[in-house]
Amino acid sequence: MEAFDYDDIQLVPNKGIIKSRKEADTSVKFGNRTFKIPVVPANMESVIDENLAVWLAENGYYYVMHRFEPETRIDFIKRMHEKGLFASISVGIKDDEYKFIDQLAKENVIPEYITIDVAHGHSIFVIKMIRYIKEKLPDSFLTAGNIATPEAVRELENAGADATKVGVGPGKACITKLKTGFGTSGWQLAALRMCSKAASKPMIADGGIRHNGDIAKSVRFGATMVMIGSMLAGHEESPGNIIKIDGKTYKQYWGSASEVQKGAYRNVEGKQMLVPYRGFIKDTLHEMQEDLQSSISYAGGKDLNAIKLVDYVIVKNTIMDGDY
Ligand SMILES: NC(=O)C1=CN([C@@H]2O[C@H](COP(=O)(O)OP(=O)(O)OC[C@H]3O[C@@H](n4cnc5c(N)ncnc54)[C@H](OP(=O)(O)O)[C@@H]3O)[C@@H](O)[C@H]2O)C=CC1
Ligand SMILES: Nc1nc2c(ncn2[C@@H]2O[C@H](COP(=O)(O)O)[C@@H](O)[C@H]2O)c(=O)[nH]1
Repeated sequence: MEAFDYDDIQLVPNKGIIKSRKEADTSVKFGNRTFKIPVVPANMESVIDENLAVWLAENGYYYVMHRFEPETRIDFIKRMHEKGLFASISVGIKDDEYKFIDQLAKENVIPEYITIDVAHGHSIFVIKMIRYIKEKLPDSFLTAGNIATPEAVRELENAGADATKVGVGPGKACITKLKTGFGTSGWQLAALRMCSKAASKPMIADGGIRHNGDIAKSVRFGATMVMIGSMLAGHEESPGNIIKIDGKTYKQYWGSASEVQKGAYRNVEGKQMLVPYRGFIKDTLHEMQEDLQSSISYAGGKDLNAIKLVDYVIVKNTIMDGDY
């Protein structure tokens, strides 16, 4: 198996067939809905809150709310539905989560999307939760993760997951690779490629995106959606505090398995850091869409499907600044 990551490959252009990049269609179907771009902000407390979730849903973007205020989730779903918006929540696998699923089913409060969000998604307890959710809430589109291998893709899909989320340890705020020795850090793109051979349902590439072009690379290697944390954490709307140092403005970004998130130093696999302040998220998402339109044009097509077919070359380390 050849190990390579985002910085190690370049996509090869094809003959263009569109007159303007504006003609390129970046939309993507995920579940029953179609979204503007194949990008979703990470379901982390430092990346998304309810205000941002509302804005994203209102403006044609996919979102996944984090699970770190578990008691607010049922009202969150109801509030989204009262506004005529889709509800997309995260769950874990601990015992209380089964009661939560029971409560949703009993009260007939059905989120359109559920994501099982745990560090080690290839687990018998995740499989058990997938089966439980699909039994109790069959109409919710269920994503399960995070995983790193084709075997995991097959097992979670066979258990009933409608999509899988690939990426163990490539995140910017992640220290899993250092603390445990495991993960896809440094070869996330190759892991995605490997997983895509086994996948018969959509995959979300999660973690390690450092440039807009990495979105197109993720699509090339099999991702239907791309989950992004650090690059979407520095906005006006992002939940982290603004910090000013030497005239420069930053926002706080912390891992979901960090001491900050957990409130205790136990099984810590994440850190807190500062990311540059980037203004309004609408501008960043718009730029991502424009760059993806260019990618489609270079791929010689009119939509994201064209990117999936392009050749690539491995050009080890010619693109700088991986964070490993
Ligand atoms: N994508 C990634 O690479 C990573 C993401 N994260 C994020 O951090 C958050 C916290 O997740 P998580 O650590 O799963 O914690 P959770 O609080 O969700 O715990 C998951 C459950 O699985 C058990 N467990 C067994 N083995 C493991 C293992 N190797 N790693 C984690 N849990 C295990 C835990 O028990 P016990 O605690 O007793 O062991 C716990 O009951 C999530 O949002 C997750 O997505 C965290 C690390 C890596
Ligand atoms: N190992 C850890 N991974 C984490 C933690 N918190 C979140 N994450 C994962 O990172 C991505 C975002 O990655 P980025 O490169 O875009 O910043 C996120 O979606 C999670 O899967 C953590 O504490 N430890």
